[in-house]
Amino acid sequence: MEHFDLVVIGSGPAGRRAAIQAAKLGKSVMVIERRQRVGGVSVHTGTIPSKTLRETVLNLSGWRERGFYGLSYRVKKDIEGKDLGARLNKTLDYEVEVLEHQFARNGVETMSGNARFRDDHHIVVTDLNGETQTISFDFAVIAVGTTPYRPGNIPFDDHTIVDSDSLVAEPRVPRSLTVVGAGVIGIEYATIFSALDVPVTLIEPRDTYLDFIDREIIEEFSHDLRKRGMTIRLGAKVDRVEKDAQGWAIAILTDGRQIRSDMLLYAAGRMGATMDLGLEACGVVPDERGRLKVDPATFQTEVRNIYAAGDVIGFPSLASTSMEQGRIAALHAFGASMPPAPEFFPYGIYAVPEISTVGLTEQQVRAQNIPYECGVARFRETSRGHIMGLQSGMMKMIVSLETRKLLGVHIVGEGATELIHIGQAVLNLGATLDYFVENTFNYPTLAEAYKIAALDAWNRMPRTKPIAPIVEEPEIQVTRRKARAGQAGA
Ligand SMILES: Cc1cc2nc3c(=O)[nH]c(=O)nc-3n(C[C@H](O)[C@H](O)[C@H](O)COP(=O)(O)OP(=O)(O)OC[C@H]3O[C@@H](n4cnc5c(N)ncnc54)[C@H](O)[C@@H]3O)c2cc1C
Ligand SMILES: NC(=O)c1ccc[n+]([C@@H]2O[C@H](COP(=O)([O-])OP(=O)(O)OC[C@H]3O[C@@H](n4cnc5c(N)ncnc54)[C@H](O)[C@@H]3O)[C@@H](O)[C@H]2O)c1
Repeated sequence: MEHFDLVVIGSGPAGRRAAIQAAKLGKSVMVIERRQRVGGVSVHTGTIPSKTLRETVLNLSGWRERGFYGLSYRVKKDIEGKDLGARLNKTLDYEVEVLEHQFARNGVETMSGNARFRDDHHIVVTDLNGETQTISFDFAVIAVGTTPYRPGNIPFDDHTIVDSDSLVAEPRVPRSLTVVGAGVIGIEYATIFSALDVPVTLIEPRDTYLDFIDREIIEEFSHDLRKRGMTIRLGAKVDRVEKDAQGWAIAILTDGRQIRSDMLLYAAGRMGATMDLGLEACGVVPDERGRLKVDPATFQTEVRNIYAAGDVIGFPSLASTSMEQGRIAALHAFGASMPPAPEFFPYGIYAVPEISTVGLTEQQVRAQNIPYECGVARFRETSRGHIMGLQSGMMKMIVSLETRKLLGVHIVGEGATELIHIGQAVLNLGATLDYFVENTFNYPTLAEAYKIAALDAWNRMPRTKPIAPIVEEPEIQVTRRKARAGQAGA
């Protein structure tokens, strides 16, 4: 029987980082993955496919150029499923190749098959042919992720009635689309297909959606979606879904209304993929949604040599945070020092338009009774925005009135998921709004929105910090400065 210092179940972001971190510490590592290829949900059905589809749609539809050339502008006239699929396959192949190479050069071994615990130090792996092999371990990281929630009253056929896995398995461009569930997945796909001019109806049982995002940003976002013809039905519950004689999907709401479409995407949450793990044999107990409880500092489960990381432990369920969790789990298992977790992490929603956020929302700041001021910048106020033909997009900055420290940054619009990292750095370094006011930004850039938003807040804030006094410069300094400007050719 083969023995490993660490066995990792699942090769998604959490498993991959746990494995490579342990290998860097000189440990023997085995990664077990039940899919044919490594990469996890992130590479095969989740993050990378959805972001690749988005990029393909924006490129082929000419979306980013429509501000200049009009709504009817297209780069490719008839966009079909095969156009979406071609780029998807290339990107995924490349991702897998890079990951396999990373494992190989770090000496991480991989095994294809379904992992099941025999006890808290042994795992049985069953491959596609049904053959089994038992391996033993000192430590294990459960990084099995999640699978889409598929309730019995939804007749999935993976062509007309799909979940987020089957949507990307064989992508097609439907004539119309109903999306059930306005979570991150539902919102991303609804807006991606809407950018292709597919009529989209979004159904959400609650009266609000994406509640963790600042409400002003959601108002701006919803306005954008409605303006381009998307139907958003909040407070609408789906009773059941059927297919009619012509093969259309019919969503029947509890109030009797019916919505007919060429495709229905059911995106009402996900379940921890722990069902086949044989957890009862090792003493780890999942909750009713298949998720595991861990110590948030170490990622240990109640069985101390077994860790869990990634989506299987629940919120925030991001590839970005999963990677860090996996790495911290491996560091802790082998007694290596762990970095303290930064206070704030960014959230990026790759809808069309993008939303990204870091820190506190205005609603959270109010709930905590923190005196605050907001600053807002509209992308159309920036020269870069004019050059790009942007007609929407905004940044909202929240600042403490007492300390002048940045409390949160919220962005909707082009480039939001990249821009947010400037705010993240300032926030996690505990800096104040003065950073944006006093520093020079490249021009023309969208990042200039930070300066505009900061000045907007600054103009309305009490002047606790004196404006730098104007000092008469001695003659010699002026001369030296002029000389330098001359050398630079100014
Ligand atoms: C449509 C969609 C879009 C997303 N977009 C983003 C995004 O833009 N940004 C972002 O940060 N996050 C995004 N996410 C979330 C992101 O994909 C997840 O947070 C991330 O994949 C979680 O990683 P993980 O390591 O927990 O495992 P996963 O990536 O879920 O992988 C787990 C792996 O474990 C394997 N496995 C399960 N059970 C067993 C077993 N018994 N034996 C062996 N192997 C097993 C599975 O086959 C799978 O390959 C998205 C998710 C979805 C579904
Ligand atoms: N850009 C990103 O970072 C990104 C993108 C996609 C997914 N993800 C991650 O994947 C996870 C799963 O996303 P998700 O959107 O599937 O789940 P979710 O739990 O975030 O959202 C599900 C939505 O469906 C609604 N819903 C619940 N039950 C319903 C029902 N019976 N009928 C209709 N609607 C119902 C919920 O109210 C909610 O709005 C998220 O936690 C997210 O972190 C991240």
